[in-house]
Amino acid sequence: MTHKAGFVSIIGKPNAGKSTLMNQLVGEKMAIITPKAQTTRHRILGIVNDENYQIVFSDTPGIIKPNYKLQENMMHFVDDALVDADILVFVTDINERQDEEDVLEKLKKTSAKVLVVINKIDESQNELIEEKINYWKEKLNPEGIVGCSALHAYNVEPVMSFIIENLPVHPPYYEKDELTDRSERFFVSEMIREKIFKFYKKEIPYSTEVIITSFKDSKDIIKISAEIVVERDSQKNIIIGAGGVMLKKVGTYARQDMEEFLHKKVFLEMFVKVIPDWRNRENYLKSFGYSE
Ligand SMILES: Nc1nc2c(ncn2[C@@H]2O[C@H](COP(=O)(O)OP(=O)(O)OP(=O)(O)O)[C@@H](O)[C@H]2O)c(=O)[nH]1
Repeated sequence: MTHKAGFVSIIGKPNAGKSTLMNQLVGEKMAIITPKAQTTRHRILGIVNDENYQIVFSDTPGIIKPNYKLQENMMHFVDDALVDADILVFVTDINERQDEEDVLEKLKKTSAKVLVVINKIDESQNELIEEKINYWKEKLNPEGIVGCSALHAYNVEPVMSFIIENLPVHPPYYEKDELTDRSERFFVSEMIREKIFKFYKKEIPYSTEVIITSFKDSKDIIKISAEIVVERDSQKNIIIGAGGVMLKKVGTYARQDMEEFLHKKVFLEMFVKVIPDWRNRENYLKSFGYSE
């Protein structure tokens, strides 16, 4: 049988459920998921291997108008994902009220096959699903449309079937035992970042970056040191919390995730560091992996 392989990019507005859908499709907790918008800052590759095909997924940051340099660079990742893609999965929240013109503009320029996924149908009535399907048919005339609930794994199979059907005939791009191009360090830093998104309010998560400064794997334990970078002293105090309670909470939950992911005992230490205005400083964005 001929082998199929291709790049599939998942795009859409912040909070539409892109990461949730990708995790369902890839079957592993690759991208971190939180209820706040813009948690996904990088492109993440998740690879699904089968004897007859290889699907290389990219999850992308939600499409927005950039307000600061970090967001500008995040949008470059989106553009890269569009250029590479054989198939674009455009995820839209069934209850989305914002206009999605910026997404549409990007979609109109692509030569990839487009699948529109109307997500979160668990929060909606059948009539609205019909209405939305007709709306997107008219607006985009995509190769496929599916309504699903990524969160409840409802009707996700048709998304997978569409992808497999539309993959180009191609030899595999990666070794068949590779699941991702991201390192363990990356996933570990995302686990800390996820907790920060969960436990802190307002601008704190958006002003924070997590850097793994050391990752030492020994026989019985992995020792991990991380730096939590914020923009101001006041944010540092909030991250640490009274008597260090908040930081301890982040550490406890992140460590539990790490131990589950790495199948080993983890010793985690974290330091909080202030780098004023890092999100607008090119050298920091570069060293944190947000630009070339
Ligand atoms: N009710 C419902 N909620 C969902 C569904 N899919 C995702 N969510 C929730 O929507 C929120 C956002 O999901 P994510 O997967 O992080 O969204 P995203 O599009 O990757 O967001 P960004 O990273 O900000 O671009 C989370 O709270 C999810 O649990 C769904 O099918 N139904």
